[in-house]
Amino acid sequence: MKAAIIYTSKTGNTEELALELHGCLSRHIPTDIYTAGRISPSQLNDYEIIIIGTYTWGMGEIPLEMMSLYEWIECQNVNHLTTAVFGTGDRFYPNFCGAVDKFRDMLYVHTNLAATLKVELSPQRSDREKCERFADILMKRISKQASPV
Ligand SMILES: Cc1cc2nc3c(=O)[nH]c(=O)nc-3n(C[C@H](O)[C@H](O)[C@H](O)COP(=O)(O)O)c2cc1C
Repeated sequence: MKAAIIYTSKTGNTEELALELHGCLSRHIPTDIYTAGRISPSQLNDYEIIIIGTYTWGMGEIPLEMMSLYEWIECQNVNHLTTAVFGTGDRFYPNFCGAVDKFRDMLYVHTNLAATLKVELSPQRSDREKCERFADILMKRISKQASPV
């Protein structure tokens, strides 16, 4: 079983978070990491777990470079995929991490959504624990699927 993190970042905050999560997840499961556009949606078929990372743009919008991934997942029959979504945003804006919310709602409908994580701007030391928890929740979901009771 393999996981892929696909993220986008303009000023580095979401990238920092993606790298932190990559470190946490790699301790549990082989995890590849890509920036948006470096993996074609069809290559996602190689993975059982997809983790999406995004900042928020406009007024609570998903960045343009993440839209093809969003639309691909929305149109495929991928309810076997386990997914998670994380992102950074700024509470100054009315829709804090609105792009994470939009992905979350779509992934909840179309996939086996396991976890979400929102961080304000650049991840702090205190966010490390949240990253560990995010990875643990994801792993628990996988093990539940592997051995249903
Ligand atoms: C034009 C603009 C619009 C933004 N809109 C939002 C928003 O609606 N909600 C939010 O939470 N953050 C918003 N942000 C803040 C960014 O999402 C935040 O700075 C984020 O950490 C950037 O991530 P990055 O460093 O990975 O690019 C906006 C930032 C800019 C410059």
